[in-house]
Amino acid sequence: MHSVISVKALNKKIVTSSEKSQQESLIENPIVFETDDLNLWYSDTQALKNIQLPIYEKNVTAIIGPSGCGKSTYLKTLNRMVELVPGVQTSGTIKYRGKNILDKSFKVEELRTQVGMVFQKPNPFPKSIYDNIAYGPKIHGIRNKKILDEIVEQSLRGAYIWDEVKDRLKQNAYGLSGGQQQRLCIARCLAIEPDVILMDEPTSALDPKSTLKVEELIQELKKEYSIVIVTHNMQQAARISDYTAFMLNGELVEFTDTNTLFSMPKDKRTEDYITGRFG
Ligand SMILES: Nc1ncnc2c1ncn2[C@@H]1O[C@H](COP(=O)(O)OP(=O)(O)OP(=O)(O)O)[C@@H](O)[C@H]1O
Repeated sequence: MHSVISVKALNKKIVTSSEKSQQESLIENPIVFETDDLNLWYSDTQALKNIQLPIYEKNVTAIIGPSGCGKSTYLKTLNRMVELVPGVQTSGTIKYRGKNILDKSFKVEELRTQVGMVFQKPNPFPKSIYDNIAYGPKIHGIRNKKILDEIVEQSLRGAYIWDEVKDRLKQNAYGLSGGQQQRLCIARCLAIEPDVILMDEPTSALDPKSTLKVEELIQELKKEYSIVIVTHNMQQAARISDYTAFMLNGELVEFTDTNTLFSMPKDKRTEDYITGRFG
């Protein structure tokens, strides 16, 4: 369900967000992902149509739009996870740091070490809190206990959950609350030192308090990482993102800085959506 919010309410949110940080981050950051003329089909269903979209470094880019418009599909093309679905076909290019990730020669393993993902429902492994974080680094060949200890602590600190779990690292991650599990999953993502973090509705399963914590965390993380977040929640997009892309029926209708998109949308369809006239 989309919340119906007035432009006035949205404007209020935007004005209260930090204009300073908006200005700082919106100036000429390098492009991390550049998507050009991207089309994607699930067998006969075309889910993405001629998508052209830059993702800027150390910014938060929100993808919004009604259910089924292709938000998650777009996100999953950025780490090529979408290929796990049988019958998927793509055309066009997605350049990551200048290299086309859709090229057959591009190593998907390399991409996955640079691009981490956080899902809608927290999905910790059925392991201890420690092992959840150490898992990725171990796969990448780190065996030294002292180094692993450091990575675990730094990652948990980075996701603002260290103080809550430092005395129970050997306990099963399933014993954490939903909000803690989601921050643990973010910490797990940080442990592989990614360049980009993709988030697919990361707060939709969380209560308001945990949502706030994750939103604050995202604001901190963007100092080090480039973040792309799919969200159904327009207030959230307005609060935490620097850029917003509005999608509809597989098309990118509008992409601009978040302030402009919510206060002066160019396209009538964007205006109708953000004012709650449809979706
Ligand atoms: N695995 C799949 N197989 C076939 N079609 C799919 C698959 N996943 C998504 N689709 C279709 O692709 C289109 C885009 O779906 P997608 O999940 O990307 O939308 P979304 O905007 O993320 O939706 P929601 O907000 O409901 O999560 C929809 O028509 C959907 O039915």
